[in-house]
Amino acid sequence: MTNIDSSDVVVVGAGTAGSVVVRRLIDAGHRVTVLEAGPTDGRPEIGSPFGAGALFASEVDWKLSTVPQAHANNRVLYQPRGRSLGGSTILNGMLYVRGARSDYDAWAAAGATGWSWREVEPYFRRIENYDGPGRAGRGTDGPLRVHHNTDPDPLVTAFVDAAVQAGHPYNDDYNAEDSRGASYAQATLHRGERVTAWRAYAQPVADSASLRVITDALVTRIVIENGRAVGVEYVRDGQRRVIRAEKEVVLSAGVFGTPHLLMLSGIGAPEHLRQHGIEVVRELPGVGRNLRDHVGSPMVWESRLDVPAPRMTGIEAQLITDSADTGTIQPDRQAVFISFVYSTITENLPDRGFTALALLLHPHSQGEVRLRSADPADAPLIDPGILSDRRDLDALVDHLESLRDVARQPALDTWIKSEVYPGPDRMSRGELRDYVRASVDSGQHQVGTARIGTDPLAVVDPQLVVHGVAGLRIADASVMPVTPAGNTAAPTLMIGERAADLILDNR
Ligand SMILES: Cc1cc2nc3c(=O)[nH]c(=O)nc-3n(C[C@H](O)[C@H](O)[C@H](O)COP(=O)(O)OP(=O)(O)OC[C@H]3O[C@@H](n4cnc5c(N)ncnc54)[C@H](O)[C@@H]3O)c2cc1C
Repeated sequence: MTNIDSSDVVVVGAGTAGSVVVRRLIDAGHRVTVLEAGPTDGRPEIGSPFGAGALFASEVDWKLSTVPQAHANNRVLYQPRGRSLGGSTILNGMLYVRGARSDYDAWAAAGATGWSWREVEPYFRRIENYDGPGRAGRGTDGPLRVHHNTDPDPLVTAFVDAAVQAGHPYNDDYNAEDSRGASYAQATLHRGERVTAWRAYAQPVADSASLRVITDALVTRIVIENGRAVGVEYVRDGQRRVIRAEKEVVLSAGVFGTPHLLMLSGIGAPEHLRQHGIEVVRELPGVGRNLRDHVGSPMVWESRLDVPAPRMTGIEAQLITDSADTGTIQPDRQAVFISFVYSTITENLPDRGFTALALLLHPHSQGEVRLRSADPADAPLIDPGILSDRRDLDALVDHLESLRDVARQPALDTWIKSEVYPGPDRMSRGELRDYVRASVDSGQHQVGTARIGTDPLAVVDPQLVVHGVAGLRIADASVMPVTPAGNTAAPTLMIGERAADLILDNR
């Protein structure tokens, strides 16, 4: 082992939350080292809102997949994850959604003290540099550009109008008071360019003498001495090295990377660790469990008219609604309007078409992340247990039926030539269930594998410190107790902001 050196704080992962932590700690005068497994963010596609497709399965994607999903026709689902400066914000859909206040109040009620809406809302404002209407309560001078679709094209307008004709309210700012209703999109987009977390937060301080950025560095283990995290071990250029953290280690390796590293470091369910010959350092049976995600199936229509070129990212509008399920936090449905054809089933797709992706925001199903082996280079096993709770199958069918109702409205008459998926031969609930099993996919909003709480299955306490391991904090999507009612980048950035405050003892 070579090159033992040190920093005040070592951050593992230069992704969404990691970028925020880096920036705030540098601003506060700390010496920070950030270790990123992937390369620098030089690929030109990263700057383009339409570049994600070219990045999937490339060297800046972790190229992960689930195990076969028994309730989705045994399909293996692809799980792209960013592997470069910016993490998953280099290839995500860029839709900016804070989530509903009811989500955070439920987190707090379940043991995440300090994470109620009233307490997290100021952090969302701190993130934002928002340019749209409805500015009350919105941040306008934060590091992250958030662009509102103020110039929607006629097709997108028709979708929003049809939703209103179907009885849903129009909402000019779903990130203000209440997220429900039909709205034009808000995206992390500035002058037509993708805004990544790294570029918004860390890039402006990249030249600071206090910051060391080490790319192409795969962290393999957290070094723990006498119950305290004192550094991390990583591999770079084939060499194993150690860096020490004088103050603390912050894990921001994401919903798969973080539980993977905890387990490789001997933190997890003892039986599972022993199976792989890993010495138990701290028994925490919740590590890797509680994997939650949004799940969705697309509605695809053939268009009568040419579809206008996207003015945002292709995701141009959304509809957030309540379902009749009394067992979930409301709102619990999102329909994302995409102005091109986006479908998991790829046969018979129209040349001209558009999509509404029906997503469940609080599915009942949950899964887990486990070790495949004790080799850090081996990807973990990912089993989201998609549709394993039958209520989710029925909820997606209900959701598709409600979108059919939107599609029947006069505002979309001039646009819809035919429904391609689920399609006219799938009208009964049984046929729609079959369609959901064949088409359902991850919403790519995985959370929860190192969740906040004080119960025996919680992994971090409300200050984000790993239970029983001093000096080790987690800041990324894995700490969310359950999925929020919206896409997960904004809540993850909020976690990064709050984590930095906790480290700096500002709270
Ligand atoms: C295809 C896709 C589309 C999405 N669309 C949207 C959307 O439209 N809107 C939205 O809000 N959210 C969206 N999301 C979700 C959102 O982007 C993520 O929830 C969020 O970015 C997760 O942030 P994170 O900090 O937890 O992890 P990440 O941003 O993934 O960061 C983790 C970082 O850690 C690094 N890392 C991991 N393991 C190691 C290791 N062992 N050593 C060193 N480094 C390591 C990774 O390379 C990565 O840089 C999407 C996600 C995907 C994948």
